[in-house]
Amino acid sequence: MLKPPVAIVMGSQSDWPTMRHAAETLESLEVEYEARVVSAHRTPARMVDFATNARAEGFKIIIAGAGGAAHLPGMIAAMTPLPVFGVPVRSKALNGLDSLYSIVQMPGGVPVGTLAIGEPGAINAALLAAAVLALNDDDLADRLDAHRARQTQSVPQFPSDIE
Ligand SMILES: Nc1c(C(=O)O)ncn1[C@@H]1O[C@H](COP(=O)(O)O)[C@@H](O)[C@H]1O
Repeated sequence: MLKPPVAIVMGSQSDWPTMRHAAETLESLEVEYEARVVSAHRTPARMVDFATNARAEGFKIIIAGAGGAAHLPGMIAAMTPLPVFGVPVRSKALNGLDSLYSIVQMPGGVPVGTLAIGEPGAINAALLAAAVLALNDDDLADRLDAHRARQTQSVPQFPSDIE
């Protein structure tokens, strides 16, 4: 059985409130995914197993979220040819700046596509993953267009005092 096209991995269960926004965005676009907790620090063998087998298992894109010393996306990128999108999870001590810098500053040669800190980054990682998959899937491209159109429709022309 081939895996779904998108893997969402995160360093800790505590990242799920952020990363579930990626999951929900994929669901809204009818893109299948599998979510897993994998940590470079706490479960290194699980991470190696996941990253080295991800392509053979059928995954096409990996979304990796982590906070603090966020080595997970980069370490996974080092062990797979699949595109990796990194989501810096907001940390308590440094508000996610540590996560962002850890993920974005990869050495040349091993890319991680780094998104914004927190929920917007998780949503955009999913939209980016869907856009890549849509290159070979016209129905998904249509669903992405519809998503954009709904978003545009939902923006009011004028501000309102009603919250
Ligand atoms: N950055 C990493 C990695 C990793 O990069 O492998 N593993 C866990 N973590 C992060 O530690 C933070 C605190 O985790 P806990 O809440 O479990 O203490 C989480 O944001 C997680 O992503």
